[in-house]
Amino acid sequence: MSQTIVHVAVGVITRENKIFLAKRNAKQHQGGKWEFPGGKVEAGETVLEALQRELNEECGINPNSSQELIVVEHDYGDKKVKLDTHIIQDFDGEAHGKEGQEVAWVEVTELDNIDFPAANIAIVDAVKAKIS
Ligand SMILES: Nc1nc2c([nH]c(=O)n2[C@H]2C[C@H](O)[C@@H](COP(=O)(O)OP(=O)(O)OP(=O)(O)O)O2)c(=O)[nH]1
Ligand SMILES: [Mg+2]
Repeated sequence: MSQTIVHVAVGVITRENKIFLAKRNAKQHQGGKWEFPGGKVEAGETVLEALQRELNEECGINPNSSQELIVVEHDYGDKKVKLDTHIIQDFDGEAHGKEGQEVAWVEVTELDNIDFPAANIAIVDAVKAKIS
């Protein structure tokens, strides 16, 4: 049976060759893995509006600008996602785990050692190519 694709706005928040990561709650889809913060694009919202809203809700930052990085489609079997991924270098606020989630600033060179969902392999490759 065909599944609808869940459209997700994803933010690679970066500062001085480090990337801000958050840990997904154990009860969520792909729970316990690390992620780039973000969430579902809601009806009537643009990707950038969703990105602004999610990064504010989850990490307490407000992006001033962003650059498209990569769009990754992945089928987890139980769920199909389209990760519309943007780099954010210019933002207001101090990124933190606003929803109580574990967070970390990680060097780009360390990203290969992080336990991400499978769809993120392509994102990590794009980040490494862009930032070093
Ligand atoms: N945010 C984010 N989601 C990712 C990444 N990699 C990946 O496969 N996903 C998947 C997991 C989820 O199925 C989906 C994102 O949904 P989400 O659970 O973050 O959505 P949301 O913030 O709107 O959360 P919720 O209120 O529905 O729980 O995309 C990633 O790096 N960041
Ligand atoms: Mg989310």
